[in-house]
Amino acid sequence: MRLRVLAVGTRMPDWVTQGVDEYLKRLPRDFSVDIIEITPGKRGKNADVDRAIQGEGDAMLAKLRDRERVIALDVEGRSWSTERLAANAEQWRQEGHDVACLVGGPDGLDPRLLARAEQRWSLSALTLPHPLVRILLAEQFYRAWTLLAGHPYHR
Ligand SMILES: C[S@@+](CC[C@H](N)C(=O)[O-])C[C@H]1O[C@@H](n2cnc3c(N)ncnc32)[C@H](O)[C@@H]1O
Repeated sequence: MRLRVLAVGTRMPDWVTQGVDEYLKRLPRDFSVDIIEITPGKRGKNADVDRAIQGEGDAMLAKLRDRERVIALDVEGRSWSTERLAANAEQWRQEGHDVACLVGGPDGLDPRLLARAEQRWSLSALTLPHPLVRILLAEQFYRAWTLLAGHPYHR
């Protein structure tokens, strides 16, 4: 199984990169998570936000692989417990599925990607900044792995 996080945003501040790496470096090769950065569309005084979202959507669609399961990170999605995430990950692993989790930019995900996603996953009812979403995902994937591995980190 290959897990990928496709996330809008480049040149993250050090605290974000360090926070993400802190958890991802602990994962074994057969449960590794790759972060794929998507260049944000242009925003500004005269820039069209819809066009920016569409450009980000085009870039994400181009990166998706055939047969990859698509999970959209969406505040309005379903909330998963860590146990649910671990069970999902175990099922993906057993079925040999690769998985892409999609994180939108400042204006959210392109509706085409929300439509393409098999599931929408909410991390909380709070709207979170996208850099924090990366760190939370990294920690929760690590926590899910520790749960499956019977490691004391999850207790
Ligand atoms: C700053 S938020 C975008 C807010 C935007 N108004 C929207 O409607 O999506 C950036 C991205 O972070 C992710 N995100 C933010 N809060 C989330 C939450 N509570 N659960 C899951 N994903 C979240 C989503 O992928 C979102 O597209």
